[in-house]
Amino acid sequence: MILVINAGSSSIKFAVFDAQLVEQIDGMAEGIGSSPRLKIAGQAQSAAFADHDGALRAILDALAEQGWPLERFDAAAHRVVHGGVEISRPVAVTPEVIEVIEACAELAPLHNPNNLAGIQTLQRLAPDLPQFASFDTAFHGTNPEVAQRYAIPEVPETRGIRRYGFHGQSYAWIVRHLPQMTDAALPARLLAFHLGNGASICAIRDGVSVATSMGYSPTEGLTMGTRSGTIDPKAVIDLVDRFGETKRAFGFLNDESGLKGLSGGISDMRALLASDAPEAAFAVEHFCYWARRHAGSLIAAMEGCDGVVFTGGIGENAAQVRARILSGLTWLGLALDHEANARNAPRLHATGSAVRVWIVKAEEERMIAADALSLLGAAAKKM
Ligand SMILES: Nc1ncnc2c1ncn2[C@@H]1O[C@H](COP(=O)(O)OP(=O)(O)O)[C@@H](O)[C@H]1O
Ligand SMILES: CC(=O)OP(=O)(O)O
Ligand SMILES: [Mg+2]
Repeated sequence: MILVINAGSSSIKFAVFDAQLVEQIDGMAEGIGSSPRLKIAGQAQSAAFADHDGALRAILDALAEQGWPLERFDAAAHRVVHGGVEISRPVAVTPEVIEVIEACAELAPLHNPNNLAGIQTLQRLAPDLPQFASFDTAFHGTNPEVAQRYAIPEVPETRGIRRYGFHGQSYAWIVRHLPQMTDAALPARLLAFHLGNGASICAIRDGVSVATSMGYSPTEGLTMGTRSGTIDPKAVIDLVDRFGETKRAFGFLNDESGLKGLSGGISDMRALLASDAPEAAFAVEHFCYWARRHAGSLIAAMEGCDGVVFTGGIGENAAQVRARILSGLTWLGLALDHEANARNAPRLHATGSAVRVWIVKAEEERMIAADALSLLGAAAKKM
């Protein structure tokens, strides 16, 4: 039995899988830092946690209560967002791996520290439990050099400064699952929107990532819950000067910006859609407009588009956001079935649409469990 921990910026999702990848139980702690909620096996639980560490403890307690104490697990597998140039393939957690995750923490301050805290909490509570890590960046290793490089010289100062891309487990799951779900071949040029608290888009050509909107860090690209997305480098440098400290300026771009910064404090899309404040409406408009603009860039990178997928908390649930993004992409010959969209049906395209459109429920946890199982299998073969 494998316990999977997926610490996102505002949530911790968890799931238990057996060796055949059959899910045994799952749930999530969400609204970390805003309005904490805990769900396990489809049931809401009362929960009070202020941060990721508290959320993980609440999850472990809830699992134990449901008959899943830590002793039942053969391994734990974690999502880790950034492994830099050093690590992108799935690995067994060792002291060296922990060092790399720590070293990359300043690049992904909303993720790596929480990913690491999850690993270390389990190390403390269950020192003998084997642990594995899967990195968000792995899926984008297929991007051509021209997509990975920023136009800066190769000098010692620029070591490791390149575009990595994130949300890789989510995109890998779409590639694996969409053909089964639709009983058809994967669209040759697939545009995948992962829209959650963090948000990115990926151009997937013949099943592999060829371009993605996130870059050196998960701050680049789309307008996000609390992240600015792409911003002129001179503006970044001026912010560092004005805040007087790099960390504060980067914190401002990561924690105070995006939907939260535009709306005057609300990062949660559900809350924004429910609000009638003009600032909230503008924040949603900004999100949809920039998602569409970045989509245009990715469509150009893969020379067209045959299919679109939405995933992530917003992508799966916010019909209005999907409709607004797609209303700017009708020039592709894409026609939305508005009624299907309103009820979050998996198939969203109207009959006759030149582009097929689907919702795929994000299952990063299943991909992380699959990685851990193959590493465990490899270890067993060696013995
Ligand atoms: N029913 C809904 N309608 C609109 N937005 C939703 C809905 N459910 C979840 N969301 C939004 O999804 C986002 C969280 O997505 P999620 O993928 O869980 O985040 P994370 O990046 O932390 O993994 C939040 O903005 C939340 O408001
Ligand atoms: C990489 C990233 O932004 O992840 P999340 O959407 O889970 O915050
Ligand atoms: Mg997520």
